Amino acid sequence: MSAAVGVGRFLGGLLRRPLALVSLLWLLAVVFCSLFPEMVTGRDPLEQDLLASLQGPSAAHPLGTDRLGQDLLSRLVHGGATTLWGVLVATVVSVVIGVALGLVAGYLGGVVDAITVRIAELLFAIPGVIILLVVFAVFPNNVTAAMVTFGVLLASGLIRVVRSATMSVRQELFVAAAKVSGLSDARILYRHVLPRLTSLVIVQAALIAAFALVTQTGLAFLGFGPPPPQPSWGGLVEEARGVVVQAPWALVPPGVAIALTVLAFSLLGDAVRDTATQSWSSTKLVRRTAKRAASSPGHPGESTIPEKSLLSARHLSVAIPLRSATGDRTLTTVVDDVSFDISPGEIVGLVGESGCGKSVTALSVLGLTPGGGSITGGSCHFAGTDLVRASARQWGEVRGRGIGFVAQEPMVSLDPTVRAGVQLAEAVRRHTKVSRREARRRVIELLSSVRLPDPADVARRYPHQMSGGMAQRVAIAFALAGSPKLLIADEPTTALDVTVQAEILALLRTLSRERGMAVLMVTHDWGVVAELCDRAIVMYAGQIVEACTVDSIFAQPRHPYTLGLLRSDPHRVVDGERLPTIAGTVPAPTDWPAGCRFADRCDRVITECRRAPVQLSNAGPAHVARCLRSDDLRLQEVSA
Ligand SMILES: Nc1ncnc2c1ncn2[C@@H]1O[C@H](COP(=O)(O)OP(=O)(O)OP(=O)(O)O)[C@@H](O)[C@H]1O
Repeated sequence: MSAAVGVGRFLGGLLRRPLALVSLLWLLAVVFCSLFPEMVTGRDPLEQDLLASLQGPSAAHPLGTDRLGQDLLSRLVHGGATTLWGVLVATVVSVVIGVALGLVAGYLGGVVDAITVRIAELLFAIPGVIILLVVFAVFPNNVTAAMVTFGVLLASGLIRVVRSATMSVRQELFVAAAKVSGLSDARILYRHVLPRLTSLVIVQAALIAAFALVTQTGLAFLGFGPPPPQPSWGGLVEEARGVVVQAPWALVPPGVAIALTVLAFSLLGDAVRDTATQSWSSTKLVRRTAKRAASSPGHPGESTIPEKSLLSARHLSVAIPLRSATGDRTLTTVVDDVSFDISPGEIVGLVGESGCGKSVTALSVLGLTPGGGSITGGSCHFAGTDLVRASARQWGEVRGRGIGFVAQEPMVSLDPTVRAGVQLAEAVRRHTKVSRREARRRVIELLSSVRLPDPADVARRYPHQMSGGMAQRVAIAFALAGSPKLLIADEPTTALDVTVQAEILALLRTLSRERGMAVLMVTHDWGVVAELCDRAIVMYAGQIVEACTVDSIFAQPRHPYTLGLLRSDPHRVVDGERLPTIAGTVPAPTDWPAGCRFADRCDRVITECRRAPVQLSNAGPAHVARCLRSDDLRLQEVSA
């Protein structure tokens, strides 16, 4: 029903454009006349009357006659069928190949993408007209064979356009959310990616149709069409060319029909594009760079997985191709030797400034390493499954049912074109294989569980019809659809106002308690850590620099970076006092120093710190820190 409403609204917008309306009417008229020529004229297109040769328009022959006295109107409308058939064949072949290959290449990337791009380049490089002449030599006058070939050749442009658009849609958070919720790639492509490309494909199809019409009539003009005296628009132009001196009028009917039809295709394509752009921008979608969630530190050097651990990362390293100073893309480590555990029901906060590697760690745990990166070392086990080596089937089990994901920006983690209820029902059915009716009941239950007062009303809404807090609750409900044991939340409250933030935090705490669900909370807000978490992990420049219970981190931080972060916490600001800040910025992964990565910003730095990498060491019970001088901080007051 949502799709029908969306299509209805789109068509309404399209038909309000006069040029689109006229173009559509013209094309419908052409199709109608071609399908039912007898309803336009009762004359046989092959009936000759040599006494009425080369006549102008008259009551008997509204568009005049040709050299053999055949009725031009009748030949025009009968010829339309052959011409439009050729256009249809070329367009359908082109769209099917272009959309299928473009979607798969853009979505899967890697080798599939590389091969598809080469195929598209090859098709583009082949000289179309020569190939068509070869086809006509092999299949004389076979318009269908020629236009199938032409459609294949034309697909190269569409492959590239669809591929680029798919790549961009693939980056959207709702696709990541759908993946994490356990939907298969095929389902995501069909349900969430393809609908976003519909208007683009229609525009391209209209252009392909216009091009195919010009080519097809051109070939018929050259004699590569239906054999005379069978009518076709190109053939009619050729016949008129032979008598242009005696009867110039004969050129007008087929010429005008071809010109207006090509124009109508182009104008309609433009109108579809404009209408789509307008309705898209009216939803006020905000595209933001994906942000994500992640991990907690374990004990240094520990390589066995504690029995009670739900998620256990060991020496996890992640690399992304990044541009170096020379401008080349080099696979660069952005998360370096990260180890941590999360127990069932535990809430762990992952803290650090922007660019420290929190989101990359989290997304990598989910098998969604961003930026074309990959896990380059270590392991990550979730409830006994090795996620680094997991098969597609194992991922299907883990995502959604094992681990749920809530992104920072609720509006972009939900598909803007699908009603909340439909998205949720889809996720429920993916996990529980219940009937549609039962799924609808579960949707209402889920929406109630995230404390939405009128679940039925929310289920009917599109994301842009919701407030930020409401959308985030729906996104949480979406993540809960498979009753996950672990919820990874990437700064889920940052985009919300303070009151709503507090409500969402309270909700997450309640859900964790009610369901015994562990939560990995990526945040840079110490308030969130204090409010929600049992344990905190601090990351800096791709490494864990400190990890301990929340009580310890606030009472006795043992890394200068943690201390600096705590002192610069805006919650601690006292009226009239300047908030301390940590001088400098986080070094980029391409500039990590060999020794302590925090050394350049640290006010306790000693020569030793810069000599060699600093290891994590025990700093107390269940407390680790990566600092040579962590003992000096033992008695350091945060407020000092
Ligand atoms: N899609 C991407 N393409 C290229 N590099 C990326 C991509 N995503 C992250 N990175 C790089 O990886 C490093 C870690 O980024 P990450 O997003 O994990 O940091 P973060 O601590 O989560 O910061 P934020 O809080 O801003 O999300 C950064 O240096 C960043 O430039």
